Amino acid sequence: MAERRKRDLLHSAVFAVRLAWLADRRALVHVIVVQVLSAMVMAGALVMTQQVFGAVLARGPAAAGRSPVLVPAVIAALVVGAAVGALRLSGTARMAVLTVKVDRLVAGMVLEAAVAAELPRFEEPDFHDRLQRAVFASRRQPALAVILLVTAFQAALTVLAVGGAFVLMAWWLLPLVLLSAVPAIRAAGNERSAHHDMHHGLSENRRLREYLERLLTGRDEAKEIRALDLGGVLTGRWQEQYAHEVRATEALMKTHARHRMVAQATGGVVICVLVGSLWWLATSDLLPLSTAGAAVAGVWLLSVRLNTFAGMLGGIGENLLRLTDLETFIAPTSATARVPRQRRELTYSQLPCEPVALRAERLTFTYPGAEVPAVHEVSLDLRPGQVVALVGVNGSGKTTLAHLLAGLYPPDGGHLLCDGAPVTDLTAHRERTAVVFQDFTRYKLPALDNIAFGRPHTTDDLERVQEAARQAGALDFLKELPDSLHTPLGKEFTGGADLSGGQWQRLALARAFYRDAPLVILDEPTAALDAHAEDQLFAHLRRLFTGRTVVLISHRLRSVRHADRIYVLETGRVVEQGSHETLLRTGGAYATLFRAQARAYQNTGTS
Ligand SMILES: Nc1ncnc2c1ncn2[C@@H]1O[C@H](COP(=O)(O)OP(=O)(O)OP(=O)(O)O)[C@@H](O)[C@H]1O
Repeated sequence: MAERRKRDLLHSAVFAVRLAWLADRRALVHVIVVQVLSAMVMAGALVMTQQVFGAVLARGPAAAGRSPVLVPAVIAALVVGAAVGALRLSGTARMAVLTVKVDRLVAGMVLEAAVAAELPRFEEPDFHDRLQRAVFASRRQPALAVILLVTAFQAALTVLAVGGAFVLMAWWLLPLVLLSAVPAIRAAGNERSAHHDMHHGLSENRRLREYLERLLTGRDEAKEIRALDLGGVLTGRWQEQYAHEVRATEALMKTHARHRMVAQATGGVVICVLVGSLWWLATSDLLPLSTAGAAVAGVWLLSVRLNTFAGMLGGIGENLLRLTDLETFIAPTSATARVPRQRRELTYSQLPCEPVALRAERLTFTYPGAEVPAVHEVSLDLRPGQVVALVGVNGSGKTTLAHLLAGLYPPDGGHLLCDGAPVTDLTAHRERTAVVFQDFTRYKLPALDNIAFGRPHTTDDLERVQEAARQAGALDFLKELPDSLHTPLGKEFTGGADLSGGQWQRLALARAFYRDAPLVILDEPTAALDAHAEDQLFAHLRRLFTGRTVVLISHRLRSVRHADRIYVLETGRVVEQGSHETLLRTGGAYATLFRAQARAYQNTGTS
């Protein structure tokens, strides 16, 4: 385990350097050169100090002030000091830019990996834990890793440089100073592992806390939270989650503080013994005074650096282990992330436009973690240009089936055939599909984007956007907005406006029209529309989607009666199918549901 962690650490260190290299190789080289030069100067200065002291003291205290080497040595020290200062400043500036670039690179990689994940992954808590850890690790962690590694590199160079100088003065000092840092380094190692384990254990807890934060601060949730007076309850839960993290951190910190104190005391004793020995050697004439003076300065310099290094080591280790979380998450896309993806700009004439024939053969799908399939051996047939309806009670599997037909989930069993050919490439299948989801997304972006996102890789076409808005019955109200179609649809943004539920639904429909795909899937597309608008849409459905194959899901059976074929689902299986008339004549589940709804309408009309 410890061996594997060490390998992971090394691997992550290489990964961090690779990230910095990818983000800005010139800045990285600059920073490294600055560190190397600074260390070389430091070693040179130490040796020079010893030489100058030696030369000055050799002439005796009276002649020391008139020594011919003193003045040039002081001038040389000043010049070198100024040069190192300037170098350090330029290094710090490059480092600041480098860290921002590393942040951007890594955050982009995490977003790419999240977007590339297939939909079923979002059903897995473990995926969300990994995503949360990767997002957490992407925020300043890689940049911090670069900073820490550079500082560690600097410390290592100092050790080398001062160590080299010790070889010239009194070589035996080096192992002893290094020994003084061993307890602190060991304590840091334990700290690192404990921190990383705590961090992993808190993943789900943090996700819940972040979710509660979104609930408490989101505009969309604000009304219901106030109406139900839920604020206090949710804040209380948020406090509970945080208290859990605080308790875990407190316990860990207590242990760390104990270990660190012991380590520092042990290291301090070794340094005291060293300085005492140097004093004794110098006063006993066993070591020249100049060497002893320079050695004390070197011991002090080295022990300060080593202690800083050891103190940082826990941080570096923990930080690098977080990079492991990051790397595992982005691994599949990291190779492609380096090269920005080619944006495929299509024109409308390049889009697939012929209506497709779609056939499902014994499709089966079980949600991850579920015990029974949500869709069980469902077969259906959609001829080109037909309108097919899926009906059934809540939870009967309509939406899941629609997702399978749209290529959003790969089936666990059975086949999907498009124009007779098995659908193997789900991405390509999604390209020829337009879906209006039951819980469609309200993009708090300009109205124009809300529609043009229907076909994001085509060149924006205002005329087509307006045409799609017109088909969905959205153009009139969009033109009334303060900045027409350019108005941001979120009151959180300057100049933003909001829409009614039905108007948002029309925008979702406009997106589907704009997508202009040969297969259209509409999952409750009129749930938020008024009765008149709903009738209008269904009455004109065929005309609006001329030349498209349409799958329609609706609970309002009055709206689906004109479909070419109706499939009735129950607990994930097709239990009836046929036209409206056939199904009524059969007198099964559909007929029962339809008559119940019709009676409800009549009763409402007469009551
Ligand atoms: N993400 C999910 N993870 C696990 N089970 C799910 C998930 N989504 C739906 N289910 C389950 O799958 C079954 C079918 O759900 P589905 O949403 O497909 O039904 P539906 O017919 O569209 O329902 P409704 O009419 O309420 O929209 C239900 O038992 C439901 O609880």
